[in-house]
Amino acid sequence: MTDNSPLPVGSFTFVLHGAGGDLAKRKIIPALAHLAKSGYFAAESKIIFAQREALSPAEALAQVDAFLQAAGDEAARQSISALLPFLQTLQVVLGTAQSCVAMASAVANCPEPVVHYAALPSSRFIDLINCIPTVRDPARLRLVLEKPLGFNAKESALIEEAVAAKLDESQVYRIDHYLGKQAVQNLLALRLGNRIFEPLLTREHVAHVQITVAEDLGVENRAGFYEHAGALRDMVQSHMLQLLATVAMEPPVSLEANSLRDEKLKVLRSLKVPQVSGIPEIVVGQYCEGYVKGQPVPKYRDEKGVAANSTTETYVSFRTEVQTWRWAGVPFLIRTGKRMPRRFAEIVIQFRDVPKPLFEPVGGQWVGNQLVIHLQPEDKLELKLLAKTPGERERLKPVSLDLDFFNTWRIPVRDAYERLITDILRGRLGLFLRRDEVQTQWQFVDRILNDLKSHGMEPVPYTSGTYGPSSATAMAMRAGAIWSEDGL
Ligand SMILES: NC(=O)C1=CN([C@@H]2O[C@H](COP(=O)(O)OP(=O)(O)OC[C@H]3O[C@@H](n4cnc5c(N)ncnc54)[C@H](OP(=O)(O)O)[C@@H]3O)[C@@H](O)[C@H]2O)C=CC1
Ligand SMILES: O=C1O[C@H](COP(=O)(O)O)[C@@H](O)[C@H](O)[C@H]1O
Repeated sequence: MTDNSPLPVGSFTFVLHGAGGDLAKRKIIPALAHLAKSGYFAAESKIIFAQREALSPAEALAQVDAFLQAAGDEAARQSISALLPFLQTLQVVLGTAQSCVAMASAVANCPEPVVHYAALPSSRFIDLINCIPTVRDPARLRLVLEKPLGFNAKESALIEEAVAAKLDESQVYRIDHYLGKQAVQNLLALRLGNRIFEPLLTREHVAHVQITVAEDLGVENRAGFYEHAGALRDMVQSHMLQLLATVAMEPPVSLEANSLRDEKLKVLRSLKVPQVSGIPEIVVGQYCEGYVKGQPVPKYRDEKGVAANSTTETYVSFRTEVQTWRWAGVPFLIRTGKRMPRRFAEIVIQFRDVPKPLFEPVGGQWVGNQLVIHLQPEDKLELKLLAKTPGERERLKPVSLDLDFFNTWRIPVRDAYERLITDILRGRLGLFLRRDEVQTQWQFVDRILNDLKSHGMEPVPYTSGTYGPSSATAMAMRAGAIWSEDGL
């Protein structure tokens, strides 16, 4: 058993903007509460829930509790009262003149650093930034921005200009919560802490790479956001491209934030935009009625807040390439969608076949080696090898070498938001995105969206509870791949 508890930090002030919103109640407040319960916060630290409704700390926590109860998150409910000793509330309606005055007086004489966490729609980011003083010192002021930053490269650039007018880059924490997942950090350790895998991760040895984030949930109560976003802006622009960059980047010179970001940026800049015309390298889909985990679910267009003729994509898969000497020509297949049969996320690295087969194929078909990085629900690595079956025949069968991180360390995996919050409080930027990464990700997604629009490509319906439109299977096969549906 290894100790996984974070080390305490000095005092701070954490202003949570949008404290009444879905993300705050579901993820950020439970993460803060768990840290508070673990004794991580110095006694004089302050947590300020900023929200439009005027509430006392006890009332605000009662609302969070009701939300968590409805969500069935009993574990989080056990912790939230640990926030009370640190908690203040503040009524803020961003965009009004009084909001800046209220914020300034709420944080006056509070411990520094003051962290402003924007769990807000990105349309409100500039209103918040306008209220922040120009203090170019990360020891005094930090800003956390949730994804997506705007809805395209242009909007994102406007937000970034407002940020840069007030703060230095070292004060800005752009969240991609996938980087807070332990499995992603294990991926870095696998690649950069071991000698054996890195030399094999090249075009000479890898046939293709698949990255899947499948969700069983539908749009839930987020149609207001999702209708404008869709899977490309919601998932690809952030999580999927960051996973791709982490798996494909060159080893950085150090683990310092800018070294990692420099290498990821090179990958992001070298991505091939999937072809929409001719033989398409992209499939977009939208879920219709079906069954997920045995329960009937409605079609996307019947969800609350969704237009009856919505053309928002709830699924996307595409083929891209990392156009570098290491990876040129290797298909990278990216897939994400809602209302899939189950929730799983994984990266599959499929190795090429041996140059000359000497053994009998398994079941008449060759199955090459695979390295599978399971991100969720389990955090584990799996190396699929071929071993000789007992007996006289020279026949091979696939076997798996598993490294299950939970069973190895026997400690619960910390939630991604807990890890990210501790890094923010410590001033560690390595798991957050730099401005140029976000901008490059937007340019890639904008190009795809423009191409889809100019070719009139609309989402293909797929049955809820399946892995998306069948055309995605054909698209993968053209890249020599079969989509993995293991998802353990
Ligand atoms: N929910 C999720 O799963 C995820 C969300 N995100 C990102 O997190 C951010 C928040 O998302 P989410 O919580 O879902 O959104 P919600 O709409 O649930 O919450 C947004 C919050 O912003 C507040 N707000 C809106 N306008 C103002 C204003 N003028 N002044 C002050 N507060 C305002 C709302 O206040 P009020 O309560 O008064 O309406 C609400 O509490 C977004 O950037 C989103 O993209 C990122 C990843 C996942
Ligand atoms: O950022 C987002 O991520 C979630 C999926 O996150 P996970 O940690 O549960 O895999 C997704 O549901 C949401 O639409 C998106 O905004």
